[in-house]
Amino acid sequence: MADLVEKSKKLSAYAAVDDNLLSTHRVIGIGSGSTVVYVAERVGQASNKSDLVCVPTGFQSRQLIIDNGLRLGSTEEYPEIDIAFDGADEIDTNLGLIKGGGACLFQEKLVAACSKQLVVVADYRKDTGVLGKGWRKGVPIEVVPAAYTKVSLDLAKLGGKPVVRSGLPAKAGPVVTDNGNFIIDCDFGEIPPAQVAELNAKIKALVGVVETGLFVGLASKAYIGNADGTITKKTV
Ligand SMILES: O=C(CO)[C@H](O)[C@H](O)COP(=O)(O)O
Repeated sequence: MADLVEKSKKLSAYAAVDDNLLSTHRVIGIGSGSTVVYVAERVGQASNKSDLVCVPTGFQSRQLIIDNGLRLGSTEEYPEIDIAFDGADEIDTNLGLIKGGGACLFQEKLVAACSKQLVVVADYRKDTGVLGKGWRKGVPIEVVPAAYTKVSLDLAKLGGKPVVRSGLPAKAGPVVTDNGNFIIDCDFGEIPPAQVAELNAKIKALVGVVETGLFVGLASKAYIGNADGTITKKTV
């Protein structure tokens, strides 16, 4: 099973890069997570890799870029990115996403918002069609530390079940993001695709929220690696 999942991740990542990385592209966004490891590997094998600048979505992503001999850039230098590749925790029928399982959602959304296109890479477990159906840990929400109790109350009023993400067993106390903030995972049950944008807007409006892990209208393509070795390609 674990081997099958790993093969599916590699399959989706390699196919996504092979189909979408064009010789005209210069600035590439590289996301976070275990599937993106294969994206960075494949981009690192490109014949024109020395022409490329790669913009990371966090510490892990930065290391992937360096380890694959690629040139690092930042959104500060490159606010216009040709194409970004990133993983997802769950994908719905509109290519709405839950992201932030790795606590990198703010920089992931920043890079996605800077990119002309966002291509999602994922194994078959993520493609459930409805957010909150397979990913039962809740929507990751990055909050300013001083605001976590206030935002937790606000989220409960919106019908969610908020839990501050713990750093245990590696760290006592909350997970601290690459931006020095906390993550609240908030379970809203299944979120129908047509209601994701509205819920995202309500959470985003709460004072203390930096960003939500609901990605709406950002992904244009998804490559799903299937257990039988095939790839499902989705576009919106
Ligand atoms: O959003 C993310 C990190 O914040 C990741 O992209 C998401 O968790 C998917 O990771 P993986 O490819 O390991 O399943």
